[in-house]
Amino acid sequence: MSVVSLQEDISVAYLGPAGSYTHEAAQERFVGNNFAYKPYASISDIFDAVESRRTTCGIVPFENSTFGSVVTTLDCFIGSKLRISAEAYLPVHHNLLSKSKLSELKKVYSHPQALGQCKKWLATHLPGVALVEVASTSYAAELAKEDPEAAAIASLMCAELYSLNVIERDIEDGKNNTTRFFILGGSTSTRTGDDKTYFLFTVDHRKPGALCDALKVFKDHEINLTKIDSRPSQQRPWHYAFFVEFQGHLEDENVQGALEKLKELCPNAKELGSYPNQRPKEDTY
Ligand SMILES: O=C(O)C(=O)C[C@]1(C(=O)O)C=C[C@@H](O)C=C1
Repeated sequence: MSVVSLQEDISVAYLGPAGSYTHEAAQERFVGNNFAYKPYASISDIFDAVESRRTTCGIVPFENSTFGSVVTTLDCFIGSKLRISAEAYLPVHHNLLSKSKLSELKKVYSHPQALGQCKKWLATHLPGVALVEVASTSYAAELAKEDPEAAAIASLMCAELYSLNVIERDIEDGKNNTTRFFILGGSTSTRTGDDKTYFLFTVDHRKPGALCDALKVFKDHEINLTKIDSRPSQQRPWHYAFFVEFQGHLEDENVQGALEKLKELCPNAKELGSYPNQRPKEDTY
């Protein structure tokens, strides 16, 4: 199902350069000749490009089944007006790519999420080798191409694009390692009956039970939460923004009732969008 399939010449911003998992997720999600994939150097550049309408929509990583939330994406939502129109899941198999042999390596480049998802493998097979965090797995591959003492953790697509050898396949620690992405912009999703909604609010931490009161609103309206995160509010030190995902759509009556009540308790609360549930069926909530 395509979010914006009725339009032509749709541009999709992704985390570049070519060959990143975000690129792969964009190609799976937006199939056809009328989509142009546009690489951006960072997640915040993707938010900016969609917000300033330089692209129709963007795709950003949200969470990984092994290593957890992509905090850069959460932080970008705090100051943004963008809405989520869809989610997408991509099974992620990491590979060690290099021009050299395993025994010759002095450093491994990758995105912090990919390094985190391969932590045990790296500790077992490359102890003492420097782990260098860079902006994306595909940028890591670009660097490894130029550096004979280095490897990258990246996709098989990167091995081809950057002429690197596959030293070891499937080095991720978690079984069924999967990353979830959000599609930003494009048309908002209509209610399907199996939807999720993402929401952001802050509470006054000086009031005992403020978070508990906010969360009780969901219980009172029989709304099931599926994820909760907190991040520094970016407004005052030691104040936090809470991100809550729950089952239901912004058009549902109980969701509207709950959010009305929540906005009374937390005046700066905001909706980040509703989208059809795409979680693979074999997983349960
Ligand atoms: O660096 C990439 O290839 C990305 O698309 C980013 C990203 C992430 O931020 O989680 C996407 C999927 C994988 O979990 C590892 C890295």
